[in-house]
Amino acid sequence: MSVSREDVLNALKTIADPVSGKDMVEAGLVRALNVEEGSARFVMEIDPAKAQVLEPVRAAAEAKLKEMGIDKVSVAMTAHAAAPKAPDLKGAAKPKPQGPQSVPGVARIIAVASGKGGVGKSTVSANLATALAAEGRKVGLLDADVYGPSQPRMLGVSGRPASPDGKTILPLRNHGVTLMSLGLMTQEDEAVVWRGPMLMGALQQMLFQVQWGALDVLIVDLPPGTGDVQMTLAQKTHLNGAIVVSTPQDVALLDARKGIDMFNKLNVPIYGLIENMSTHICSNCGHEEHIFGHGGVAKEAQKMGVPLMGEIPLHLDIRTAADGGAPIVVSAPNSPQAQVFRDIAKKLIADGQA
Ligand SMILES: Nc1ncnc2c1ncn2[C@@H]1O[C@H](COP(=O)(O)OP(=O)(O)OP(=O)(O)O)[C@@H](O)[C@H]1O
Repeated sequence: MSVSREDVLNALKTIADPVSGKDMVEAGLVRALNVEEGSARFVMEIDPAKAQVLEPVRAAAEAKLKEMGIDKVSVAMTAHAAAPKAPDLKGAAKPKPQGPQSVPGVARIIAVASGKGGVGKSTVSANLATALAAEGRKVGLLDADVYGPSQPRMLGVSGRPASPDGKTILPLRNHGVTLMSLGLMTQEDEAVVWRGPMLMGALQQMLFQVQWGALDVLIVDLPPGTGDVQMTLAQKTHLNGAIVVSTPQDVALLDARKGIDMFNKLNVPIYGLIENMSTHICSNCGHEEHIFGHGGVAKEAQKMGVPLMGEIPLHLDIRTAADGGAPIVVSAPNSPQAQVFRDIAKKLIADGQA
């Protein structure tokens, strides 16, 4: 039996917050909730002075969700907005106005989203970013996938970004792409994320305190799903458009639809859908087969009236290139696999979207 986001919220509402006397959801302790098949994760935003009092709440929430049959439960506690700032950004955070703001120097922001994890959103983001850079665009990539930042590995970047003035962060650069990722502030094998500063505050710092320089386009690799991170980003900054990645499977498509609904509600234009792992091409013999079905995304795109931007094959070289730190667009730019990404990038530029 699959457990929905609402089931999880209802279960969490049975747990009291001893500080406010409200239930933990009403008390605003549950942030960035993400519920997927067999897993639930969220961040508890707390005043660090209350950490001891709230630890039993965290433990009770974890136990409750496990009782419901959710195998993987992860609840991370982070410091409240009013808490001391991130150690490497001391003195940096100034109160920000509430409405959406543009990021200085950044002409356009495109979000790459997926309803479901593991469909290849990060692979698509890395390849699109490098393909746009190859076309001469000034490109930034913000890895906002707080649950599993993978862009540093995919773009072959490591080391912690410097903050010479203690206020702004210098991003890193490789393959013509300026990169900032939560993964660069944590160890690659660290389990959850960001301990310390408030998660949403951290994302805002990534947007507004990173010295992006002049960019034609900033690609934001979002976490999977339709959680608070997506909402926060859409509300805090001007997202020019969103690209939704899906595999052709029904379950992935169902979730992609939810993602599209969310962007519609947030008034973010959908640039299109990308079908990933569309066709498997055997790296030995070139034989093609449709492991996850075929054409599902095209049909869905038509139904929803959004463009199908491309169909990316499931090919070993795409994975090994990404794992090796040079996306296929960089490591084999003339391969047919790279060509699909390059065509999407060219179309985005031709349409004035990137
Ligand atoms: N078209 C493809 N062909 C071969 N392998 C692929 C393809 N797309 C993605 N992969 C591989 O599938 C795995 C998952 O991809 P990726 O990390 O991009 O997904 P994701 O949607 O960003 O996942 P999550 O959001 O859960 O981090 C990676 O190992 C990646 O190399």
